[in-house]
Amino acid sequence: MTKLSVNINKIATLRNSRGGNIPNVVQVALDCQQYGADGITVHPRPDQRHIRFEDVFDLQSKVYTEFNIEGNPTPEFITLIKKIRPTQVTLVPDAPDALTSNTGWNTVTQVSFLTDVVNEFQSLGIRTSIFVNADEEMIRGASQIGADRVELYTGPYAQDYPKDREQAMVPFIAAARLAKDLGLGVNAGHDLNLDNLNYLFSCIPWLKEVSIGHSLISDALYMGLEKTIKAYKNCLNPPESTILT
Ligand SMILES: CC(=O)[C@@H](O)[C@H](O)COP(=O)(O)O
Ligand SMILES: NCC(=O)COP(=O)(O)O
Repeated sequence: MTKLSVNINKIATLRNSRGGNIPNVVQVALDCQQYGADGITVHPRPDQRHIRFEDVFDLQSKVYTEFNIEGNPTPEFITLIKKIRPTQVTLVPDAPDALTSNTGWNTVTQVSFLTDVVNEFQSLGIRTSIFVNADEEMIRGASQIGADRVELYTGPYAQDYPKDREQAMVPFIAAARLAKDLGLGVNAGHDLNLDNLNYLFSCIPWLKEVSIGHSLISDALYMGLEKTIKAYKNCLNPPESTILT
């Protein structure tokens, strides 16, 4: 089963635009879980313009599904993770001023730094995933580092999907196959939506988890959160005919 982790950064962004506590990110996390989300993802950035560090503490006792915290392992981020001890940490190499995530790690040049961070989190029992481009060399690097999983950065897939989805998928299948062969779990995320999600899943059914925020929260404006979460989960269901009984 491929899990759907809902990224609630956009809820915090909306709240932050006004001050106050509307919408309430903790309540939204509870609702997402009640409506069938398999996990909650947050990505606290150094300037805390989306989700804030204090939100992460507020969420700690309310996330009873999988809690995935994404971010660049700065000293502040590492301290946060050690206090929260989420189910999973996803290391993302964002520059502090990046509008949003726009590339994965170079797992070859950063091997020593990433190995230390992964070892530190794993010693606390935290599953550790590395955000990478769909590039076989980067997958091999993640394996050498000893990560539990990789998260494939799907921005390029989402961008090229409308032009030629088969072509867009080629490097992702190769990267996901190699990761699987090397014993790495495979997650995916960034710019996934109701158009491109099912094709990704059908080509890589061994995906362990997708984390989705921007499009899912935008769709919820029209469809409501409950129907939207169900619609995204439907994209992750194998067709009836392939289910073995
Ligand atoms: C790693 C990744 O792709 C997501 O975390 C995405 O960048 C969402 O983060 P923002 O909502 O802060 O843009
Ligand atoms: N890891 C990707 C994520 O959490 C959400 O990315 P997006 O759907 O907001 O682009």
